[in-house]
Amino acid sequence: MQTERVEPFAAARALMVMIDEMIDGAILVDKDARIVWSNDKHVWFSDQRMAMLGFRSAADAIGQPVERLIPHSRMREVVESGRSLPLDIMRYGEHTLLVSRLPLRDEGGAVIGALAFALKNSLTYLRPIADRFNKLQSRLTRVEQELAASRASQYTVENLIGFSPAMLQVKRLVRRAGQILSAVLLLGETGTGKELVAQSIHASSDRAHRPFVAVNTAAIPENLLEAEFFGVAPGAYTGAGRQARPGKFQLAHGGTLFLDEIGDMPLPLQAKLLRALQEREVEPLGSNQIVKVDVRIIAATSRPLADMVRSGAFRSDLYYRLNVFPIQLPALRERKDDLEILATRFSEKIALGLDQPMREFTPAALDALRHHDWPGNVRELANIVEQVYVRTEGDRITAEDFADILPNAAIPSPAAPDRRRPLSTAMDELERGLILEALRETQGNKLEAARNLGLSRTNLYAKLRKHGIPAQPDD
Ligand SMILES: Nc1ncnc2c1ncn2[C@@H]1O[C@H](COP(=O)(O)OP(=O)(O)OP(=O)(O)O)[C@@H](O)[C@H]1O
Repeated sequence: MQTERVEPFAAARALMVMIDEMIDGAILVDKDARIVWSNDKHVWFSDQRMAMLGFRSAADAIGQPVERLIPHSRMREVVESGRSLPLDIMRYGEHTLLVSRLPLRDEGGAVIGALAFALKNSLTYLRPIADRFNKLQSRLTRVEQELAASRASQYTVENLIGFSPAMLQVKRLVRRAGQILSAVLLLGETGTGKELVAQSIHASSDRAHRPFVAVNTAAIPENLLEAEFFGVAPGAYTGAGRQARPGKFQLAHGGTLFLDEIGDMPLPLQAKLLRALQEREVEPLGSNQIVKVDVRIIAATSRPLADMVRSGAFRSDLYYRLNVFPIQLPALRERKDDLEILATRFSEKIALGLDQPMREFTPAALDALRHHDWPGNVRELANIVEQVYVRTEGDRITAEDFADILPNAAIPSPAAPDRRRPLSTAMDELERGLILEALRETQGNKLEAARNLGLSRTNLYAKLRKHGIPAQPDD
């Protein structure tokens, strides 16, 4: 039996034996990718694997499917396609091998098997290639690790600044949410720290070392949302590319998916999201294959979601699915006790970033901050402190420093500064104030705010960035 199968390979085998001296590994397979011959150096079969299979020498491997000995072998690919793989670098255990694979054909041109040679990087002339490969391989590993780390969340509950009763309650709920796997719904005005809280929940959960992936529904054009969430199959549409593109669900597999501005999600996509959450599977665009996903969901909105359910703008079934563990984040004006510590921490951080000495706040400056309404909440405060550093000088931050920056804050009158300022500054202040007002009126709904201000959504986002209103990565 065995002789019959081996017979057509007599010439090839004789050749292999001859060049055996020159090479480190050689193997011959038949058209079913079964081993016909192998030299005894077995660089690609580890001794461990041989022992596991009960083989004492390469001769014992004859007749075995090649993958039994070399799990990653590509010989089957060669016999099935009839195409050679003349130059391939592979890793087998601790060895890096340069492998050449060629199909063997009979006189009629039919593939009858394949042979492969392996050169170990002990050969000096191969060292440059192998070294380069090893370098690229380790760079790839490092980039992969960095990518995983960048997807991990950056903040923990310790980064949540504030000791007001409302903030202490939020911290308690964050710790509790970290111990369970249920969906969490974060409610609160813009800039109250919803993303920070989402990251803290992830960081205190047992998924902390898995990815934290955030997706901002409001910042993605409607026609791209589905692809962004569920991914795209190769060639799904013109220009989709030949490679599959994973969606945020796949990227967050094993970790947490943060769905920001969930209230801005169009109704048809709400239905698809609900299905993904219920079935724990997604169907990439243009594919008919289902991908299983394991993600923990944290959703957030600055819109009155319960009212939207009543008016039919948000699906009630999705709302109940997301609203398992709601956390309401207090507006900054409702926790003014925290203003001082927040402002001081931002001052420290900004000074460090600008490489300047840290400036403390005078009591009057703190008073001015307390008089402001903070429609942009903590984000607005951080931005205001930064503006003071950039626009004013002095050892301490005084109430007057806010004159041009916080137009509505009550600046004590005796110290009222010279209000003359360039038109461009006054216009900027006016624009900023109008945007913040529109955001408050629409409870943070940027689409609606843009409409009320007569701006396109993209234009509003550009202005938000300019004024430092929402400074999220997705924006
Ligand atoms: N309690 C807090 N302690 C420290 N920093 C905070 C706190 N709350 C918010 N911040 C900071 O304020 C900024 C805005 O926070 P975040 O992006 O989490 O708000 P958000 O509620 O998600 O806003 P939006 O609704 O506009 O998306 C961030 O820089 C964040 O680090």
